[in-house]
Amino acid sequence: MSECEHQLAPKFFQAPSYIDGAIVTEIVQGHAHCTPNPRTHLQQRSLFSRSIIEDTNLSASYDFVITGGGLAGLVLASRLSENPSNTVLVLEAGESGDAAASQIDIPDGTYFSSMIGSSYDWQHVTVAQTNLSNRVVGWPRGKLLGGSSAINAMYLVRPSSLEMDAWGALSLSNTDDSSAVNRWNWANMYAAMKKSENFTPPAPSVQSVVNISYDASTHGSGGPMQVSYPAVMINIVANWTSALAGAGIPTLEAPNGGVTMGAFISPSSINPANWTRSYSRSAYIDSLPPRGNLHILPGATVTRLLFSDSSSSSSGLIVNSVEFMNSADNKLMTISVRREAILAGGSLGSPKILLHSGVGPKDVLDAAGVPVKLELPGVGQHLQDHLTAGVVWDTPLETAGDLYYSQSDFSKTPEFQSFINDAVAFVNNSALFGFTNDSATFQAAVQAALDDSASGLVPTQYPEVVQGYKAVYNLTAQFMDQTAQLELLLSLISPGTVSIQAALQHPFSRGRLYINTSNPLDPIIIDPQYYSHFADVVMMREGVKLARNVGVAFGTTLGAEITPGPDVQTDEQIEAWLRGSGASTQYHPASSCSMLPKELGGVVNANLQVHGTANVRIADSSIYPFEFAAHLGSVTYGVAEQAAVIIQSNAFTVPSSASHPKSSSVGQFVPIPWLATMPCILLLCLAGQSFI
Ligand SMILES: Cc1cc2nc3c(=O)[nH]c(=O)nc-3n(C[C@H](O)[C@H](O)[C@H](O)COP(=O)(O)OP(=O)(O)OC[C@H]3O[C@@H](n4cnc5c(N)ncnc54)[C@H](O)[C@@H]3O)c2cc1C
Repeated sequence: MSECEHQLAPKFFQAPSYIDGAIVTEIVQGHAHCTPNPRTHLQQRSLFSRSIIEDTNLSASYDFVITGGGLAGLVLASRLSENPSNTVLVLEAGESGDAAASQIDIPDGTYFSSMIGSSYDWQHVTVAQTNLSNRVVGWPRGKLLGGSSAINAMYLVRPSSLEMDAWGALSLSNTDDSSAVNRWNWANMYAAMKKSENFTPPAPSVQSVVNISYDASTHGSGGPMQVSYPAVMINIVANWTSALAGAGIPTLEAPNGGVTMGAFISPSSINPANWTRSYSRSAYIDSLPPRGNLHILPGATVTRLLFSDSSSSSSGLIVNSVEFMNSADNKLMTISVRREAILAGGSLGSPKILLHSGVGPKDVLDAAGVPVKLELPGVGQHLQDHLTAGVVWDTPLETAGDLYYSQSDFSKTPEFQSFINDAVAFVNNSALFGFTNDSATFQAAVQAALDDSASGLVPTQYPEVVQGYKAVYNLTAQFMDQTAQLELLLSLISPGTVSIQAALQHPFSRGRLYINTSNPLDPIIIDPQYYSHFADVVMMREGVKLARNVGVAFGTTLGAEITPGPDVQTDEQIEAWLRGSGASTQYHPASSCSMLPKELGGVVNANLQVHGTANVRIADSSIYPFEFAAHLGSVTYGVAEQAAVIIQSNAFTVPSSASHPKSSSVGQFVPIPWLATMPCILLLCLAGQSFI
């Protein structure tokens, strides 16, 4: 029996309070009488799936049609359908995920047999990145109910209050909606993020290994998503905060309460009742009693929003229907929208749908052959991502990877498999440069480069997008010491090795997403322009040095450095390694439909409405005007919670003069110009091929 086997947390916890309804009570009682076996739980869970429908159950029209049943989409679906007078449809391109449930529901599916690269991953790739030695970088995104929350690494880390307040100030400039003032700030987002949560503190057995600092008052209770810590803790984690202290980084005693800088053990989106992943589907949908006013259709790829011909109301263009490709029979269908079309396709999916619907930069639409419905230069622009690189050492101690691959009985238990990497530290510019004057010199150089960067690095011909870049640049270049610039993450999932990742948090490089054909089933083109701004590679270079210093502070816990290795020492060598193989995505693309005024290349206003439209909103991770120093899951739960309140309070109603003329023709093939020009694509579709 390994040491970890003695560290198991208690098997049963209180049932989550969000769970209600007779069927759910039965399940909870089931758990209380048996060993928490996730597979049993999965079999039982099929009882919950009542809102997940097939196309034959579709209605002709819905009040709200949500594109994307991912993290944000399912939160919205759950909240909007709380009101029985709302009818809600979710169209999700991926499958329900039930066939993969044995992978999804246990963290094993994330850490030791990842779904990245499977059919539950969109498997996007970037274009070759000039400043990464022409490398193509994979951008996984969840393609199933739950979206990326079903495949992510489960860290729950919030942005700082300063970033949240700065977002509000930036997004609300020029707003004419007084009700939106103060909506996007720390106070409201803190409340919204807490609303999504039900927090359970770490078990005493875990605390005895690692003294985890937390303040329960910074978390919610009674919300749908379970937030906790794994059942077991690996001994190496116990060295984390002391090693960081040795490198000059203090411990953060109350993480997630508005201050992010410091070292801490992050909570995870984990359900301590059975040690399974808590994600948007399990939290917000499976826990519901049956709701007749909620329909969720998997295998439905939204291709376009269709606007009414006579739709130019005083508020803007009106969407009267949503077109989608139904994977069950590869048939194009339309659904009528009675009130609003809500995009929650994520930072890649939402801009793609707008572009194919004719909403976006005119040059992109013209080049792709998509008729322009609404010129909106910011769609797909302002693209940012967190880049990360890992220093790897040998270790004589037992890692989670060693335990997993031992295939011992213990390694197969839900308790062991709940182990999640969770040791992190967020550091500012001063810490990056070892608290020397070099940090001030670097910041001054970044600030001085604003105009050159704006004129040379923003991939657009539209001045408003450049103005938006300048506004964000100006802001983030000012708070380099007040907010974190880099995240360090300890990883223990490989056998025999320990890695410390260094992840860039506020990139100055800007990329874009665009389309190059009129076929909505073709992939989106992703060009993040990694490292096009000098500051990004410098910050990561210094981050690698800091990770090495932390490694030294670990003492004999770590052996020889394997990656990048002892031969990589000078600044030039570290930068060459980052460009050549070291740097890769941290999976946090954002800002492709930024909440900014139109004059700054914005796509949505502070009510989440797409500028120039009457009834299209976006509620997902695409709306942040800049990257936060945080993983994006927690904040996206907050956005979706706020979105539900906003939409409930002022939803548009499509007037009968603009409503979809074929609302009774649900399921009929719709002849669409882009499809007619693509006969070979249609043939391939009929042959059951996937294009995305
Ligand atoms: C591998 C990985 C690890 C991550 N680790 C963490 C972590 O540890 N902690 C954290 O906080 N965050 C993490 N993230 C990020 C986090 O999961 C995302 O930021 C978050 O899920 C974004 O939510 P979203 O609703 O914007 O998009 P998603 O959750 O991705 O949902 C978008 C949904 O829309 C669907 N969709 C897209 N296009 C269409 C279309 N045309 N028609 C119909 N449906 C469509 C997709 O299939 C998907 O289900 C990670 C992400 C990944 C990929």
